[in-house]
Amino acid sequence: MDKNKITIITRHDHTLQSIIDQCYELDMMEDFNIEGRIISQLAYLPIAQDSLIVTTSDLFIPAIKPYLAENAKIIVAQRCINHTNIRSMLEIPRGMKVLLVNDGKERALETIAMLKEMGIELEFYPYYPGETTYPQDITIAITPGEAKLVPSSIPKVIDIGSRVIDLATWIEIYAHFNYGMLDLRKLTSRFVKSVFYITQELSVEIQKANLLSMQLEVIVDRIEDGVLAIDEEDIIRSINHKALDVLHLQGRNVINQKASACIPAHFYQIIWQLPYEREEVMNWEGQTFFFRKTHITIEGRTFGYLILFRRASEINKLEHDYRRKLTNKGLFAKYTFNDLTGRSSSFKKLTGIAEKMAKSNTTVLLLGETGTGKELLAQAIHNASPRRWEPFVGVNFAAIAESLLESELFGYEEGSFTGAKKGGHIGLFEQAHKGTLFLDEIGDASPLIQNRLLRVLQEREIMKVGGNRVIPIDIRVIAATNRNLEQMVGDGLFRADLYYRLNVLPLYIPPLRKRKEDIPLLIQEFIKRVCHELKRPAFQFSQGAIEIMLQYGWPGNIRELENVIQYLGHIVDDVVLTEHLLFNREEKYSQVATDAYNHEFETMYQSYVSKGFIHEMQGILQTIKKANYAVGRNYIISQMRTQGWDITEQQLRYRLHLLKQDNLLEVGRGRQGSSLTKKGEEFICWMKE
Ligand SMILES: Nc1ncnc2c1ncn2[C@@H]1O[C@H](COP(=O)(O)OP(=O)(O)OP(=O)(O)O)[C@@H](O)[C@H]1O
Repeated sequence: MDKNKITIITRHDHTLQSIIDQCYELDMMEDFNIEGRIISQLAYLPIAQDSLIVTTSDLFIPAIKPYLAENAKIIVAQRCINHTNIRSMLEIPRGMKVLLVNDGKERALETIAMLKEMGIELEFYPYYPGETTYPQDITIAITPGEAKLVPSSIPKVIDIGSRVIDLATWIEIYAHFNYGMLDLRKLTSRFVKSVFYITQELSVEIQKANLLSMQLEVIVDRIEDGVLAIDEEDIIRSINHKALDVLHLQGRNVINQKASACIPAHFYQIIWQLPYEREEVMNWEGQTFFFRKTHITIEGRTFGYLILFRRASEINKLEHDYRRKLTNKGLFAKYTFNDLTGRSSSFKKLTGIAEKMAKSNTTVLLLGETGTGKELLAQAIHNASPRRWEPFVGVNFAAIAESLLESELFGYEEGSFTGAKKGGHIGLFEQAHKGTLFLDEIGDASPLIQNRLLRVLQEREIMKVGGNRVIPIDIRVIAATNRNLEQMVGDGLFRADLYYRLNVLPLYIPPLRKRKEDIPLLIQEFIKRVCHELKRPAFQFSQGAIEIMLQYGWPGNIRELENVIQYLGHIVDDVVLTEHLLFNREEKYSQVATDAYNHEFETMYQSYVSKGFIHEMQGILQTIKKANYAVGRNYIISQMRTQGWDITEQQLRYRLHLLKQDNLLEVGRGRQGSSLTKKGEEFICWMKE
């Protein structure tokens, strides 16, 4: 049987194309013989006599009438948006401003009305030829097949295609041909299928979105900061565990709730007032928090704001832990040449040479009395060298027990001795790989360690304790000592071959008494530091006091000068007078001094406690006090043994080093032994109290 004929007549080609596409999508070709014409084709493409005419506007009827049979039936189609094209529109965030572009004002408004009817919740602005104004922040245009009319400044264009024939018109067409109920059911089910197809697609999208949102939730929860996202309608969109904890909120049921109703009022007030894109410090429930507020922007449009916050104590702890790790490992060089104070010609000459040495890769040997700044200079050299981004590892040969030194320096393999850590241990040499190794107090290295060091410096490779693998290492060595190495070589106490390996670029740092010009500058520098530390106003030296400072011999060099200024920072109001300078006085250290030292003594005491040898320190100080004159190490060891303290020479050497560093002991002339300083005596009294 011949199928019923339909001729679809439109003005534009693209409209016709969309409707024909729709006919194929709905399988209309099964029921009808459909052909299409645009008005301009009618003159030369005749229409079959018995064809039903379907046109898209009654305005076209006068133009098409002359080409139709007398009794031809015309249906003016009602049109709707093609469902299959709306997906891309659904991806636009709700409420966003968009330009609706069509070829005339009515048609633009009509399309807007249709889209709204379909539930598309966007802020539409009609645009058509003749209309030139629209909000400049619009970035998306939607058009039913009129992409060519979209202003070129709009970056994103969504073409939803020309409108197609709606269901009511199709029913009218079926009725015209007297199709039965069965066919109508078929028709509606085809329509439903097309909608169902989008629903299916959307449901896959929704599943994907749900999965993504769950993944995001997990990620946001892993963030250590409190995270809170609030949209422009004050609705909480995201909140992580940390934020829930801080705000004492239960579960995630606050999501999608009004922020002002769920969040404690004071906290809400804080975040409301926060400036955008700036770190702010605020108090909440007696604790200090760091806050950051940021806009949430999608495609140029702001959808709300994000708050990140964290307790200041946690940040401080992180920083503290980080620094402690670096410092513990000794991997970090803090000082540069800019941190070295001095203007004397000898100092300038010294730093000039050191800067040149920094550029090379050769071993440097720093020689100089205690406290002259050898370690500072070693760090500055490292930081001015090509290795500055690599580790700076310091090892103090007076500080590490000999029994541990070898494993500390070279590391050990797992199971190499009882008590060895699982996984073994990486030694300081290996940690310094690519960087600088600072061998401090090298004159205190035992003969065994001297042997091992020599081998490493010759071979540039190490073998771990208990290991059989050779590990190549690339390090630059800077060694330092306050001992006379040359004489030690002569006395057979230091290996000559090691000495020559280390003594490639020797650098002698003169004692402070030989560069007095630096004293005023150093005084100024240390006053600045101590006043900053104690948060107190600056102070000055009287003429008399400065003269004494210049005359004094400074056996402890810059460290001693620094300690004197520290002390003065505690006891002087604004001018240092001669009587304040304890090394200039007979009676020394008054009660005032004790008060001033309280804080410092407490710190020292705690540091000895934490090292686990406060009682030994007390024993050493008491032994020296009892002797009442400068005593040598052997004397101290023997005296302590009679009191039940079993202490090795190495241990004693390290403890004496600390006591000297803290200015509790001083080394007698000619290095015959150690005696108590007045500060040391004060410390003993302080401990008794
Ligand atoms: N040129 C300088 N400018 C400022 N401060 C300095 C200078 N030289 C040394 N200091 C300070 O003096 C103190 C001692 O310095 P450092 O520890 O480097 O000396 P050292 O020679 O290595 O001592 P030791 O031989 O006892 O280990 C440090 O607090 C350091 O900051």
